[in-house]
Amino acid sequence: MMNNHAIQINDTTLRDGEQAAGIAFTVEEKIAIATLLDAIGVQELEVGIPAMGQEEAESIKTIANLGLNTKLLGWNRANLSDIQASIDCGLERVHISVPVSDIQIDAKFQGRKRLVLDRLKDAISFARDRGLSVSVGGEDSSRADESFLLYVAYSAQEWGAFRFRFCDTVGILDPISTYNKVSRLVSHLSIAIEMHMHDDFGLALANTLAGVRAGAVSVNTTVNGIGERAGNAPLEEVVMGLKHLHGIQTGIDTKRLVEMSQLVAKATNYPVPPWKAIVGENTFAHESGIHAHGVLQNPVTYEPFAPEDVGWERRLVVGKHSGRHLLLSVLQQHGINLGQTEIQSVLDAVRHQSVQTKRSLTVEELLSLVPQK
Ligand SMILES: CC(=O)SCCNC(=O)CCNC(=O)[C@H](O)C(C)(C)COP(=O)(O)OP(=O)(O)OC[C@H]1O[C@@H](n2cnc3c(N)ncnc32)[C@H](O)[C@@H]1OP(=O)(O)O
Ligand SMILES: O=C(O)CCC(=O)C(=O)O
Repeated sequence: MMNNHAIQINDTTLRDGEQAAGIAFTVEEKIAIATLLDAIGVQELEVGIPAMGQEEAESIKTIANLGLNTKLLGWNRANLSDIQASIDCGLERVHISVPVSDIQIDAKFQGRKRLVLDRLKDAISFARDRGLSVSVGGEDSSRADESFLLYVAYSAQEWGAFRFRFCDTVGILDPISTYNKVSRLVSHLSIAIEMHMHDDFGLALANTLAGVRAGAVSVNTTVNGIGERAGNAPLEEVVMGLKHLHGIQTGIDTKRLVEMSQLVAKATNYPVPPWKAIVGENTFAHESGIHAHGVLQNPVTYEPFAPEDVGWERRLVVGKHSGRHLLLSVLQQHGINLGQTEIQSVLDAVRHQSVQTKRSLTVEELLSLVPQK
């Protein structure tokens, strides 16, 4: 266990989350998502990209006028016009992103690193002169030359940024490489480091936690992990991972995480897979005989934490892999007591029906398999 220290969540469901191919929120959905994120205690929201145009800017303005407790941040390129668009939305915090890897700088700035730095300096100074708080992001930090990355981050600090975002833009790090790279930044900088991890190899959560271990104090998340390509570190996984694996409280009301997930799933039109960590509907469902037997004795046997902790309920499901103890328990709840031979024949019938229907059975279906006396 680590010592408790404050980790703040900067949720980017409304920015990187919405960048997922095929996702587009209405302004009403954005308001509902921002309002619930605020209500559950998320400390900061990246609400969008004001430079996208009038309609997007109007929706950001609307969120800025809601009077939420959470801090709001607009995402910007290192362009003065992008930052002016953020100011026009009423935002007091801006995030300014610059590419830092050779791959990205070649594609966007024709390899001119000096130009990247000049544009960043001008953008920070434009924003600071107008009283804005500035966070800086190193796009593709994970593939950047480490000395150049440190130089950019250090320069951002010197020019007045309050935070540097370490981005694993294409999700190619593992926890050990993340730890090493983030430790280096933390040891050389006095400003906060923020993690922004993508899930291309399924390691966004692991890498986020590794970054926190290395000293990062702010974390980007998206609800259900939505976002570019394979998505981002999921809010629900980061919050519960910090809480249960590292003993770090985030101040977020975990009991509303399932509600949060369901709101975003509806707005995206993409259902959450049943086996999705923390918020999938199977996360507290037990069908297998050995598991159900254990859970009936003590839920801790097969649950890492109580379902109520995230707003779920435990479900005992009768299906192909069930055993006698589970069936006896369900039947007893309906006033039916069977002997060993009878329960075995019901179990055989359950297995057969489950294979035929390719699903678990409802309680009514189970009851219909009980021999009439
Ligand atoms: C890793 C990330 O997720 S970064 C965030 C990515 N998010 C998005 O792209 C979603 C929203 N984007 C948009 O709506 C549009 O791309 C806009 C409004 C930002 C820009 O639109 P357009 O003017 O049509 O440009 P387009 O998207 O085709 O190209 C991007 C331009 O930004 C430049 N650019 C890219 N990153 C940066 C940066 N960090 N700082 C400055 N300029 C940048 C590119 O070089 C290119 O410049 P060019 O037009 O001079 O060639
Ligand atoms: O904020 C930045 O600098 C870029 C963020 C991002 O979306 C990414 O790198 O994947």
